[in-house]
Amino acid sequence: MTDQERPDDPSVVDPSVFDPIPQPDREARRAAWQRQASLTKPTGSLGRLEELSTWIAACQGHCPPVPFARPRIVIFAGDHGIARHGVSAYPPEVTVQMVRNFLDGGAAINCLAENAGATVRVVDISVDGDTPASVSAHKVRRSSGRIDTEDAMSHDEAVAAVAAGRAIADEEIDAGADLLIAGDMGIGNTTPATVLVATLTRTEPIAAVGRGTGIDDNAWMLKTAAVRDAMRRGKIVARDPVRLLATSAGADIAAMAGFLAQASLRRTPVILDGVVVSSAALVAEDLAAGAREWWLAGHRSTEPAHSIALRRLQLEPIVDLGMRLGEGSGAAVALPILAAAVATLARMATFEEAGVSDR
Ligand SMILES: Cc1cc2ncn([C@H]3O[C@H](COP(=O)(O)O)[C@@H](O)[C@H]3O)c2cc1C
Ligand SMILES: O=C(O)c1cccnc1
Repeated sequence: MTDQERPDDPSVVDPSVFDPIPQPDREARRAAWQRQASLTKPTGSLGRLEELSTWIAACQGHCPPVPFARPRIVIFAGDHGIARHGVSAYPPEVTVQMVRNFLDGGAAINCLAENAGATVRVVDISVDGDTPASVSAHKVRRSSGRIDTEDAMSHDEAVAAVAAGRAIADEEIDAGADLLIAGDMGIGNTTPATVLVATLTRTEPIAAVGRGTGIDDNAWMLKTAAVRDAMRRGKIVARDPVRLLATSAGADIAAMAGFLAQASLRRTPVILDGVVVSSAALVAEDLAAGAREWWLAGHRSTEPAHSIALRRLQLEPIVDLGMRLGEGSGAAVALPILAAAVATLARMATFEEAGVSDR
């Protein structure tokens, strides 16, 4: 919706406009650092776990923090027109087939979620095929346009996709989710993700384009040309996050952006995954300034655009395992580490309680 088209009626709310994002609780963070210093260990000896634990205390608004009761992973599935043009090592049919695999519990994310004590939900936002009604309630369209020559979707569809992501975050938080992870599934989706990151950080395509599912040199050249052409279309609208989503993203990535910003609005911490989720995060920060304070980088994927996005978001990944999968897998691997950080701050004895001599 442009300003001219927007009805004057103030009761008509634009779902792509966010109220100011609250910040994590500074008092709880201060109390958490103080408590960390009183626990039975040399000061600073838990390294980064100490900082992670204080961040969770700040997000929860109290110290000590409570262990996660319902960590939830939501996989946003969608196809991309560009996938039919040589940019991926796998055929587009894999997207809908993997949705079935998620539902059957056979994907990497199912195993990693179980290992981390999290549950998985898959949502079909823009899969180019039919999926069960249980996952298609928020479907915006079938596939998204090939972004090197046409828009990914209309402006109205981009607004609807952001609204869908917000509604999904609300559903999960209302059902008790106290930590959220967004995951992606969609053959070709590292191409729009790279376009978004390179456009918003003014990076040359050759410095941003990666191997995705494992493409060869020839496919890398096709992908880089597609990213270059898509960036020519996207840079014109880069200052307007919803127009950028409509031009250069895809309905799945737009929904992820809405989901991430809404989690922040609802004071719910998020672990970001790889390049696709992080590209949505860059746009979400433009939609809702300050949203990034509620996000943690779970891992560093091998995609160059992922490191570029994390630098822009000023987020330091928890693990770096050479992963390049998506699905929320890198975030799911980081979750037990975050839970470990919470456990120490929540359960360790203080020097006083344990009768141990402080220095
Ligand atoms: C079997 C399979 C499972 C996946 N799970 C995540 N992806 C990941 O790889 C794809 C992105 O890479 P590209 O842009 O090179 O196509 C997306 O589907 C992403 O979710 C998968 C890819 C495949 C083949
Ligand atoms: O970084 C990611 O999320 C990623 C990398 C390759 C393929 N799919 C996703």
